[in-house]
Amino acid sequence: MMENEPIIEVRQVNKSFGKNHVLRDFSMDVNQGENLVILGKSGSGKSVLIKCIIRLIDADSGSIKVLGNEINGLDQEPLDDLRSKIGFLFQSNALYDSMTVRQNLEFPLRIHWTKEERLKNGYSAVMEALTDVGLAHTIDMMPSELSGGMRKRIALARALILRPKVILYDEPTTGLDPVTGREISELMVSVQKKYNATSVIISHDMNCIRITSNRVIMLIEGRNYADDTFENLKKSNDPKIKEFFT
Ligand SMILES: Nc1ncnc2c1ncn2[C@@H]1O[C@H](COP(=O)(O)OP(=O)(O)OP(=O)(O)O)[C@@H](O)[C@H]1O
Repeated sequence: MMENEPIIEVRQVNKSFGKNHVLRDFSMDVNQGENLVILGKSGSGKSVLIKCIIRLIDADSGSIKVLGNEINGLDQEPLDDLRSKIGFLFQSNALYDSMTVRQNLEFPLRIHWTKEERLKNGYSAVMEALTDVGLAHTIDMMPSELSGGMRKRIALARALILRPKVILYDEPTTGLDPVTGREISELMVSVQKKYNATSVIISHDMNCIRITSNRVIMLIEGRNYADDTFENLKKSNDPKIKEFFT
């Protein structure tokens, strides 16, 4: 990867489902160390975009480079290797209810580490990730014993365990009360600082966006409609932008 090259480079991406043309020549750059928020209405294609970035779905055309790799056409092995450098925090959390917190956090290690590595460093990796989210004491608990906000933090710890260079957040504060949402947003900022990670955050929670974003891209009608700081977008007179801030 070249120095100063964007961590994620999306160029002219199109994606349709039948007649539903979701992404239209969508382009964006995500730079090292920034928290970029993608803001758009429900159904505008934010999740589709994130899924294209990790190739959970294939774009119809265009180019997507992640950490210097063109992901379209990448074989399974290099794709798996690339995915191990990306942490995901999806809306559903998807903690395994029948596993303890520790087993949930060990799950990515089972896929990406050897048995020897796990035996040697697994416990300290789990403890450090749990400490990062302030929940070291829950290590032997079951997800059902935790509140929604705690489960979200455990899911974040699991996303952090492989020390990802990139973290993708899909509506990280949805379903949380405002105070807990704020705590999660602040945690996202401290994680960014500690690991110098690069994040892409899908959100329509204005508090979360204000707290976490270094930059906001507005996804409107499938395009990168506006790209600016939260404060500047808030001052915009463009009706399509304004409606998000009123
Ligand atoms: N696998 C799929 N098959 C068919 N259509 C899909 C598929 N995934 C997404 N879509 C369609 O693509 C459009 C964008 O969906 P997407 O989930 O990206 O929206 P979003 O911006 O993330 O919305 P929300 O904020 O509600 O999560 C929607 O019209 C959706 O119905």
